Amino acid sequence: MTKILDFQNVTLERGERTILKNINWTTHVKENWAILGLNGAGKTTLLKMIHGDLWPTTGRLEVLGGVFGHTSIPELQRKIGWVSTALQDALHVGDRVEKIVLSGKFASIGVYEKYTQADVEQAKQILRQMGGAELIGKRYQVLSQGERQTVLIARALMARPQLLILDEPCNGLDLFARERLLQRVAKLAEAPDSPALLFVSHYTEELLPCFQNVMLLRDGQVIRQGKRTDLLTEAVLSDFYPAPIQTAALSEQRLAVYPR
Ligand SMILES: Nc1ncnc2c1ncn2[C@@H]1O[C@H](COP(=O)(O)OP(=O)(O)OP(=O)(O)O)[C@@H](O)[C@H]1O
Repeated sequence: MTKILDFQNVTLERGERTILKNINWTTHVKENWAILGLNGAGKTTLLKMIHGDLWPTTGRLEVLGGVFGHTSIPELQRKIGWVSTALQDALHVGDRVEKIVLSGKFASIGVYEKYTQADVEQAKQILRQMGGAELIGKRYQVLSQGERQTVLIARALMARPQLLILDEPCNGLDLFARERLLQRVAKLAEAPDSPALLFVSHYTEELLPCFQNVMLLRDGQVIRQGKRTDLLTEAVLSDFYPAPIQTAALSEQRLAVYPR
């Protein structure tokens, strides 16, 4: 099966600190992964590495068939969609929603390049597919946080990425907005042309069944990786977290974890 990511003994050092330690991790087309980790586990650093913003200090990293050191990073970045709340600060928030989505085609913040009516229609179509039809025509700055996240996912999809990174997309969402967003993600995952999804979170209950594979990251190290059914258990998570926990089974094979 075609590989999406291939980390072989990847380490990242900054000064005296080793931020990521001996990461060995391979993902393939049609696999959706979730990375679970507490604050400071190294999740963002790992994502920045996948996106070519940081390079391994040692080890070999291959992303979408390109080996770091032998591949064009700008070309690689065009194949990766990245949704994070940090991106919101950089957007032209006065733009209408469809223009924000359209900017994803050019991997730019605003739209500076020539676009066609077909591009605009495509942007609207993606918004509709993401359940955001009612957002068309609105200015981004008036949207709620949940609506903004939907727009950012649509924006990332505009470039038809092979890999879509969802970096803590539920941050700042209330209970119901979070469920709406997660259901949109689940629908996206079901689409035959969906990119491989990589979902990063602090919370087990956000890990939908469409994330068949899970990585548990702690202190820059992969503690466990594998099938969600094997890893999202009280026994495994009790070993993973640094303090006692209790779990509660939710619907759709989801699991909530609380400190004991
Ligand atoms: N450039 C850097 N120099 C030194 N330390 C760094 C650097 N970048 C990150 N770190 C440290 O590496 C660790 C991992 O950071 P990272 O932001 O990747 O964690 P995270 O899992 O994304 O955390 P959070 O969930 O809080 O966003 C942290 O302790 C952070 O302080």
